[in-house]
Amino acid sequence: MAIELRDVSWQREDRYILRGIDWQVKQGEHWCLVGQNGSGKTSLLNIICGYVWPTTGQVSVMGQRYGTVDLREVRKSIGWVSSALMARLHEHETAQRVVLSGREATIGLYTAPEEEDLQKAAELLEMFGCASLIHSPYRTLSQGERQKVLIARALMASPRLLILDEPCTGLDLLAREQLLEMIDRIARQPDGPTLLYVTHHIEEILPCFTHALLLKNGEVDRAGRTVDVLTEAELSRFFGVPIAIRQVQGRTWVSLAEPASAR
Ligand SMILES: Nc1ncnc2c1ncn2[C@@H]1O[C@H](COP(=O)(O)OP(=O)(O)OP(=O)(O)O)[C@@H](O)[C@H]1O
Repeated sequence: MAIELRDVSWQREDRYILRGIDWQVKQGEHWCLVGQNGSGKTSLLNIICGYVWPTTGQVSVMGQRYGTVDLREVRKSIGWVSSALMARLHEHETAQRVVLSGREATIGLYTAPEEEDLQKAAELLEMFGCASLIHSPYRTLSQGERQKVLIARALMASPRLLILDEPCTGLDLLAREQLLEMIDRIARQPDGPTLLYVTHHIEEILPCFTHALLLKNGEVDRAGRTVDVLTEAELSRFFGVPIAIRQVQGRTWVSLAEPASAR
């Protein structure tokens, strides 16, 4: 099992930020996590990565039960790409050094890279179509290029679980579609990581995402196979407005079934 949460709750003062979360992600599945602002997605990711300890419940990642294992070791098997990470990186570092720093998941590079690391970093940048940027300072990269470099950085450590937290934020249409193509390639690698894709935008959910979890007010609203979850009935119930969907190339495009002003 890649992720196993049993009755996980997280309480701050009088308020439950997360409540009664039961969730199992099997190896070979790829999940998307959808929830509105403040629904608890980041809190859930913090619990999965062991940065926040739940008030109640059990957490296991890659079969390792939290509380019985060294979290630093478990975290080596998890890659987490987020805007918070992007903000922490040293902007003067080159794309190559940012990717290389993923091996030890450090901010900055503190040991001389081995030849095989240099080769792997070059291969990853090549895979993401960023080979020509290898010596470019991170600060000069476009938002789309930065996201690709960050995903390459996460892959440097060969994670078993890769969390992509709203990776398409700030990307134009073409840059978004290019990034999604890359994510699709990662998902299709036979020995690649289990993916957990967090988004507000249903149309970003690629056919490779086999399962979906809808999070609402800190609780699992619905979790299951993507085809069963991303339906008009489920999404209308989830968003609390009538939703119309359209399937294009295996992706679900969502719009309001009636104008917002009509409500
Ligand atoms: N350390 C904390 N102490 C108290 N409340 C918190 C803490 N962290 C998060 N919250 C609250 O928990 C709720 C869920 O926050 P969280 O960041 O997990 O939501 P989210 O789904 O990731 O939102 P967004 O999509 O806007 O990033 C919010 O109301 C937030 O204010």
